[in-house]
Amino acid sequence: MSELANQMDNLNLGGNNGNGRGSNPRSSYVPPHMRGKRSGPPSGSFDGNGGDFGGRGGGRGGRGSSSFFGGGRREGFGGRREGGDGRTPRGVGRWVNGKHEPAPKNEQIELQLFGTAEDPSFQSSGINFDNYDDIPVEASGNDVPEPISDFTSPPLDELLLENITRARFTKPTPVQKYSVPIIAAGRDLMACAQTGSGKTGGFLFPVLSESFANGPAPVPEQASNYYIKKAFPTAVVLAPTRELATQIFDEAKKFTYRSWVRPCVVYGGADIGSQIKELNRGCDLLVATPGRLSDLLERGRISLCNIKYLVLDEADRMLDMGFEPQIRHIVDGCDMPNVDNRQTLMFSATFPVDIQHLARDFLKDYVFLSVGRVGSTSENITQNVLYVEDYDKRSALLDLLAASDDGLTLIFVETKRMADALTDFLIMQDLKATAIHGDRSQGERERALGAFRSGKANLLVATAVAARGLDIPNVIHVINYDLPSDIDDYVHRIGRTGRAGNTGTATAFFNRGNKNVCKELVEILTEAKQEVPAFLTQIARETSGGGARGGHSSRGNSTRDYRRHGNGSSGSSYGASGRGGSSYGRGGGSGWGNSWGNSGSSWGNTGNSGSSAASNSWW
Ligand SMILES: Nc1ncnc2c1ncn2[C@@H]1O[C@H](COP(=O)(O)OP(=O)(O)OP(=O)(O)O)[C@@H](O)[C@H]1O
Repeated sequence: MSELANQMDNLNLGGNNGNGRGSNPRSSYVPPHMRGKRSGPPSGSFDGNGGDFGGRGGGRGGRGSSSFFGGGRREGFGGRREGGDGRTPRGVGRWVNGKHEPAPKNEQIELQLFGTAEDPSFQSSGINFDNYDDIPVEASGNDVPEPISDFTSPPLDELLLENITRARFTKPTPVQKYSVPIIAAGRDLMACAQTGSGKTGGFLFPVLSESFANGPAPVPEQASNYYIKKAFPTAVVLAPTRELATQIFDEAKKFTYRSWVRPCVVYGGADIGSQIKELNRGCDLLVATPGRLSDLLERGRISLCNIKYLVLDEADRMLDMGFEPQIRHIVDGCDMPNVDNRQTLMFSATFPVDIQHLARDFLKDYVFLSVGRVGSTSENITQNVLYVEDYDKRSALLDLLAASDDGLTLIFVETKRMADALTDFLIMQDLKATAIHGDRSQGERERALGAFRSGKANLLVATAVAARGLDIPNVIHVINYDLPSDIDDYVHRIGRTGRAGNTGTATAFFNRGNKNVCKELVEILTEAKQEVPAFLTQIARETSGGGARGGHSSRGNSTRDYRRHGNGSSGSSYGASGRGGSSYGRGGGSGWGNSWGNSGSSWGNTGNSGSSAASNSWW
């Protein structure tokens, strides 16, 4: 990065370049990577609208239902037990006479699911993985169970442990250390942990471990009388985007290997008929986007009456204005067991206080877990903020790309139109770019992501649709070409790099049009021990009360379990018994210091005050 920093220092990207507007990048600007090269048209191998690279789902992005998940294989369930041809499908175990019968090992499937240690398309933990041990963890609530320190059996199921080893995970991340015993103890959980720190395993491991040990819930009597086949999952994971749902499903396939648990995924924009076919072959763990799940519930293809575990991944996003009505319909308006008869688990890297407040409706006596300061960014990510006027952004981007190391770069813009326009521009510059946003078809989105994962296109221009949860190995640089208007979105976006202990770089183009996030950006940079440019401090000083989350101008409001630090009305007796409210990790009880600000002082608005992600339409 120092080389990059030097090169950036030599650029004149600021607003102090005279009128600057006279420069037309297309006609006069020669990007550094083209200087000294022949000029001419782009290679022509990409389409002008984001390109279609390679086959569907390159690398780990490969999708679709794998053949080894065909057929049902349990006893006692009306009509769909042993595989249709009488044989148990490869890699799929059974639950027989109250016992788990894992399937025989299969090398081919193992290679497909777990790859090899040398394969770069499988994320491996990085040099800073051990630093996670130093991150302070706070768990608050009644009688919080002790964390585990290693992956062992017990408490984890033996088969799950084997799959964890196959995935080359040698020790749990902090969120996993805590979530395993908390969920095993039957508790609800709201877990906040930094991006890329293993939250998916944080819910999959305990849910699967318990499921492997306890077997399926019996399907209700009337199920076999239904005119149509219905799936009766025991766990449902809700995620905000198709890509994230698919990714969670891929992870679930790894960790359910050889077990009786059959994962399925349903999301909008894809053929519902083939999803129904998959559901009919058995579905124990369902990963879904809310819209498609509602549709399938209405069609009577899924019953939630057997749900033991409800997981909301990116929970703050799932409960903001865009998704809350759908989530309420799924949770309260269908046949899901009520809050006392299921476990509800929420995970995210950010958890604004107003959304925490809203989340109470879905939880009972929950443990609030925060790993690192909630909403903070990982110190594995080097963050740079450059002052760039809008009209200079294209030139600045090309210079930045020319100075970047090899690897994948994710470029965030605010609108779908901008995503297409910028991708087109990059392709015209002979760069290998593609785009992902909500106006592209499902096939185009999958192909774009596949091309990016495989490196066929090393630049992905994205709207916020790619901001959350996506885990793509070798993303070395995230560029906020347009800064988001909500600082939490910034946290999620830059979290696409620097994952699992790897390092990464994030660069943001800032100008006075972004002054609403200035103060919070300064806080984020300071917390993560990053350099704060003087212009940012100056503008933050000029800007008063510039928070994006209506009324909450300081991140101090959205950083901790509001039950302990706010004056909300739930008022449970936390800390009264057991270890409620203890602090763990570095510095023991003092790990959090006194820097929490005026937590939760202004309640009342349980709605979504100012979230910019109010609907999906701008994705
Ligand atoms: N215990 C572990 N050891 C090594 N690698 C791990 C471990 N747990 C998870 N990982 C890897 O870390 C990466 C990030 O994990 P994951 O996607 O679950 O993060 P996350 O916290 O959900 O991130 P985000 O907030 O962006 O959704 C993944 O590639 C995953 O395979």
